[in-house]
Amino acid sequence: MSLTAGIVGLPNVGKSTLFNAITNAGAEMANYPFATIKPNVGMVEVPDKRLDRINEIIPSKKIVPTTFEFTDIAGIVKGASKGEGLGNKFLENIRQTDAIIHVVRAFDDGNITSVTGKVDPVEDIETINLELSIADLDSVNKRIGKVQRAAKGNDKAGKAAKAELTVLEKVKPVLEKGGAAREVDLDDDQKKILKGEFLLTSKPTLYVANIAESSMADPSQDKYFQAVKKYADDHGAQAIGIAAETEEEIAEMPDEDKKEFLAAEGVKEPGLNKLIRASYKLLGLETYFTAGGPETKAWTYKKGTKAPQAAGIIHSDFERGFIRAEIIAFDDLDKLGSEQAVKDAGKLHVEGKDYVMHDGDIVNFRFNV
Ligand SMILES: Nc1ncnc2c1ncn2[C@@H]1O[C@H](COP(=O)(O)OP(=O)(O)OP(=O)(O)O)[C@@H](O)[C@H]1O
Ligand SMILES: [Mg+2]
Repeated sequence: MSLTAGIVGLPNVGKSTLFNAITNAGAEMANYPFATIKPNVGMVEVPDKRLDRINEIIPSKKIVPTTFEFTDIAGIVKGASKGEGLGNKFLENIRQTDAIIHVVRAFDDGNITSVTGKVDPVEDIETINLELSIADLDSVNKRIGKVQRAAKGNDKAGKAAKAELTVLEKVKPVLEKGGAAREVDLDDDQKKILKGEFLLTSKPTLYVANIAESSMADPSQDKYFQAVKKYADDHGAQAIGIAAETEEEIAEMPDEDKKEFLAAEGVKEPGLNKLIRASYKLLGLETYFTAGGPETKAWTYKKGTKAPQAAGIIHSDFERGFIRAEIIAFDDLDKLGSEQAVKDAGKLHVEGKDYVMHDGDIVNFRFNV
C-alpha cells in the first residue's frame, strides 16, 4: 500500500524546501518560480516514540519505523485550471495524490520573490483553492452530461446513475461558489460515490504556513500563522506552522547538533515530526507493531483494516493462512511495564478474522500455510 500526500501551493512558497526537509531527498531548491518541473516522490519515516518504549520493555536488535510517501508538486498559479503557468499537467499531479499538504508563504523576506508581490497567506490559499474548484466544476459538468441520460433508465445501471447524479448536483453549486467538494454534506454511500469522481477538492487537506525562523518556537504567536489557522478552523481543516528553511537545515544536522539547536531555539520537537504525523493521520493511516523478534517494527495500515488483511501487509502467507491475532494494546504494555504483567492482568486478547485493528496494537499473528 503506497498512499501519497502531495505538497501543493503557489510557486516559490517553500514546497521543495519542505519536501527536502521531510525526505532529505535533495529535490532541487531555488529562488525562482517553477524550480520543480516534475513531481518528486520521497519516503519519510514516521517518528513514533512508542517504538522506543516497546523496545525498552521487549528488547530487540533493531527499531524499524514505518514510512509513507510525500510528493513535491510544481507551483500552481492563478489560471492553472485554464492552462496558465504549467497548467493542467500539475493539476493532474495533484489528482494522483491521496491527500493535500497545502503550503503557503508566511514569512517576510525581500530576497525571496513572491509571485503575488506580497505576503498574504489566506489570499494565496483562496487562489489555489479557486483553481481546484474550477477544475472540479469542469469535471462535474462533464460527468453530469454523461450521467443524465443513463439516469433516465429504471434498471440497475439507471439507479446507480441517478444516485451519482444526486451527488453531482449537490457538489456543483458548492464548486460554483468556489467551495470544496469535501465540505458538502453527504451520507456514507454518497461519500463513496464522491470518491469515485476523483475530484481535487474532495481530498483531505492540511494547511502549512511556512513561517520565519523567528516564529519557530511558538507559531501560535505568528500573525500569518494565526490567519491560516483561522481559515482552516472555518473550513474544518487542520493547520500547522513550519519554518521550512530552518527545518531543512536541522534535518541535515548530526543528532547531537540537532538537540542543541532545538534547545537554543526553544523548540521541544522539530515541527517536521508534527507535520509527518498530521499528514499520516490525514491519509487515514494507523500503526500496529510487531515485537519480540529481531526487530521492533511499526507497520502502516488503513484505518478500518481487519486482522487478516493487516497480517497480509507483512506477508501474503500471513493473510492466506491466518488463524488468529494475539494482541497487546501499547497503552497496557506501557502502563504495566512487562509482557508478563499484561498477561497476568488478563489484557492480552486473542482476536479472529473479523477484528478491526486499533492504532497501537502490538501483534503476534498466528498462521498456518
Ligand atoms: N521559511 C522560510 N523563510 C525564508 N526563506 C524560505 C523559507 N522557506 C523557503 N525559503 C526560501 O524560498 C525559496 C523558494 O523555496 P522553494 O524552492 O522550496 O519553493 P517552491 O515552492 O518549491 O517553488 P516552485 O514552485 O518554484 O517549485 C528558496 O530560496 C528557499 O530557501
Ligand atoms: Mg519546488
